[in-house]
Amino acid sequence: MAVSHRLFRLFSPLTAEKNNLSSLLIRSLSSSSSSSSSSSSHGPSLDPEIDIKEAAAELEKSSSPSPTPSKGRNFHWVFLGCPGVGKGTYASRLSTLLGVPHIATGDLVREELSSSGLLSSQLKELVNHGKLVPDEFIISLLSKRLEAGKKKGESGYILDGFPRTVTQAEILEGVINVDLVINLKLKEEALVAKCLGRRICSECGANYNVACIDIKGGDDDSGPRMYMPPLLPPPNCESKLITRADDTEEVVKERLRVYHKMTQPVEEFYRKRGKLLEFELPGGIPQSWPKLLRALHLEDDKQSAIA
Ligand SMILES: Nc1ncnc2c1ncn2[C@@H]1O[C@H](COP(=O)(O)OP(=O)(O)O)[C@@H](O)[C@H]1O
Repeated sequence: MAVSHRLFRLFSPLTAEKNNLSSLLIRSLSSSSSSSSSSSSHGPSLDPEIDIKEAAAELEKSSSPSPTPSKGRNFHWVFLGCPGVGKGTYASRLSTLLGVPHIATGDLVREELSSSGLLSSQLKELVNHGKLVPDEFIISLLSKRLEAGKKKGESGYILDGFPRTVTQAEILEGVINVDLVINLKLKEEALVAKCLGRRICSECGANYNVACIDIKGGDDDSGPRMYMPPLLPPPNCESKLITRADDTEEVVKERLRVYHKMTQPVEEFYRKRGKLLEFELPGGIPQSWPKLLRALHLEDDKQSAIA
């Protein structure tokens, strides 16, 4: 079956009921701790009618080499890290630097949510409560994005927000050789403040942060201070700022809890395979970016291109 047809079958609100996807989503949402309460390693509950093998086969197909020449180098990098750590910021900078696309599954989910229909309203419930969406769903969304990129000649990519469960990591490992996994780390109090301070321009989509983070080093103040100044919008974006519906304190705390339960094991998955690069962010972009480039052995001259 053509990928587009298969995706239509998976996503169309009209067929959602037939596929029992609605009940799958409702089950995931209504279980008290959603995905994190699952005793299975498969993340959010699985529906027998939406075969994860089918989603994995789709991912494999979309990960095969592009028929048109690659525009960038063939990097297959992954960014891991808690909500608010800055995966999007650094993945996007590296994407510009290396000439490979930055693919953020959170953005793919939000695009899907912006469409109307039963399925999107049920997905919205999951996302707005800080839960993960089902593995099959996210894999199919990613396949669709990779397939579109393949047609444009993309080959490598920097993934941000995927994989988020061990099942997703296993499936990805089965179809592509991930070269490097960058695990970004930041103190938990900074993570919550950064999520709450996040603002997006509803017109141009640029990301800003109004939080000013200043954390003293330890109880006796002897450790290194962590200072992250706000990233304020220019005057033309100021009146158009919006906040993500899942960036409330309650939901951010739930997202952190889900991260520790479901995504932290993914760190171990890659650590065991020798692919994990741990990177503790020392502060804001001016301090962290050059350090990250050094950790990645990327030349200094490239840094000036987007400093
Ligand atoms: N790989 C994934 N698996 C399951 N759900 C995902 C995945 N990626 C994104 N999502 C959904 O989209 C939401 C937003 O993702 P993202 O923008 O990456 O948020 P965060 O700031 O928490 O890292 C997640 O809370 C989750 O509901």
